[in-house]
Amino acid sequence: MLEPLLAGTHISLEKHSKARNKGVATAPRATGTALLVVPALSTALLQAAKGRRCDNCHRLELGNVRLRKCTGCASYWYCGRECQSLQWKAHHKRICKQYPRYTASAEYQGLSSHDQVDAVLLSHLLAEAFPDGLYTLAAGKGGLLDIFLDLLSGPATHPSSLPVSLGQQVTDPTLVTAARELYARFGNNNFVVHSHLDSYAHGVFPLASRLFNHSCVPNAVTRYIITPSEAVRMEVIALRDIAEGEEVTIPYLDPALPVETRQQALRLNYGFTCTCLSCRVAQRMQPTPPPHRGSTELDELEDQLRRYVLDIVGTVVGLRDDPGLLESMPESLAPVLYESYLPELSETFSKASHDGPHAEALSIGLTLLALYALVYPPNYPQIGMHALELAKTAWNATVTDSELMAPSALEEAAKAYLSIAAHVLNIYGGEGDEGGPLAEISVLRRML
Ligand SMILES: C[S@@+](CC[C@H](N)C(=O)[O-])C[C@H]1O[C@@H](n2cnc3c(N)ncnc32)[C@H](O)[C@@H]1O
Repeated sequence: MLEPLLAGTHISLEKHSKARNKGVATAPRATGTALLVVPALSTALLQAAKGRRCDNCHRLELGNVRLRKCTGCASYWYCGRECQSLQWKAHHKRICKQYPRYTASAEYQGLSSHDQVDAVLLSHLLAEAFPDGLYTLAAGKGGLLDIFLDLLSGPATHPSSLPVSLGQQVTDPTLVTAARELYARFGNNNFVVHSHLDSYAHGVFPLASRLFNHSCVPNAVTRYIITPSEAVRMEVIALRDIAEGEEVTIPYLDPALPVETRQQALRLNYGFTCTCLSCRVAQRMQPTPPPHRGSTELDELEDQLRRYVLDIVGTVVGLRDDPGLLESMPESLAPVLYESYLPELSETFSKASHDGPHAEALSIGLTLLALYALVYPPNYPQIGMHALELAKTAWNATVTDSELMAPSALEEAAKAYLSIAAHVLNIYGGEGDEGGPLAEISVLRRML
């Protein structure tokens, strides 16, 4: 079933001791390579994106792109006739009438916002999978529905938690069974779709779900490509060189979350205990709370962290090219892995970079960069996004806060952060809408 879809991908499906199967590279793959490119089988926009993006191809209403509302339900928006017609045939003609009533129902309103999007996604999928309302899989989807139904089901989905679906009135018992089978695979297989790393939809990508297991130190990540009148495309990008025979892994959640949060979410939503390097190190360290902000002890700890992870020469900062940093980190640094430390650092940086003082933003931001470079694998996009924020903060300081340090030193710092951002984000490449971080880097480069 999978072979034709894997042709030309350099990925094969192998046995895995705990996870049934794994996707393995059949040839060496270089950093930044797209290891898999697959269109979405089905998607549903988050509520915040409804009316702002085309429901079919996800383009934003911007410039020449104007969205038109479906006159039937007044709840789906399209950037043109082609998208409207494609989605009408795919599922909307079986959903349009019931949608307003369904989304106003107590049943739907009682769901969390995450489950509401999944309920609509299930409706799309069900309408596509069983177009006649009969329990016979639709043909012509390249076997993707079969692959979806062949996925492992998640532990969290209780059969009674099936959200009533609108495609067909789901009363036919065989169809209810089918809906349950589809829905049981949602929680641990579906993806959150993003543009510039900002979530805007949920999506079903069966082949990627079938192939890739989780690691908190993954060697690949997903990005999403929006093309007018086409289904959004997922690309799985190598974060580093991957050897022949090596398993390709992606993160199912943010690897910077505290280890206990990750472990619990992976157990509850995906049904496995993560034993990756990052989890093993964090569990071995048993982090205690760090000293309070403002104390000499915290200053010393943060200084040690920055010196351990970064190359700092004057105001010029670089990332150390050493993938073993996490594994061999000294025990004295353990408090930086404490659960509240990163969120507190990130919040303080955000506040200071917006409201000042810039000196505090630059100092905290540098510590946060060191922490990101420790807990994320090399070239992880969030490292680049944060380096870009730091470059903008240093640039703003040259304009608004010339007392802080010599403008030339601030410019030098901004250039160094920008070069980290460019390096990391060029590996990730552009995703989603036009503009975004790569465009911001070009603008800032011209100004510096
Ligand atoms: C998206 S699927 C991945 C593909 C799956 N291995 C298969 O053979 O179909 C997600 C499921 O794979 C398993 N899995 C993924 N990553 C794992 C890991 N690091 N350790 C153990 N099981 C894992 C869990 O059962 C999880 O619910």
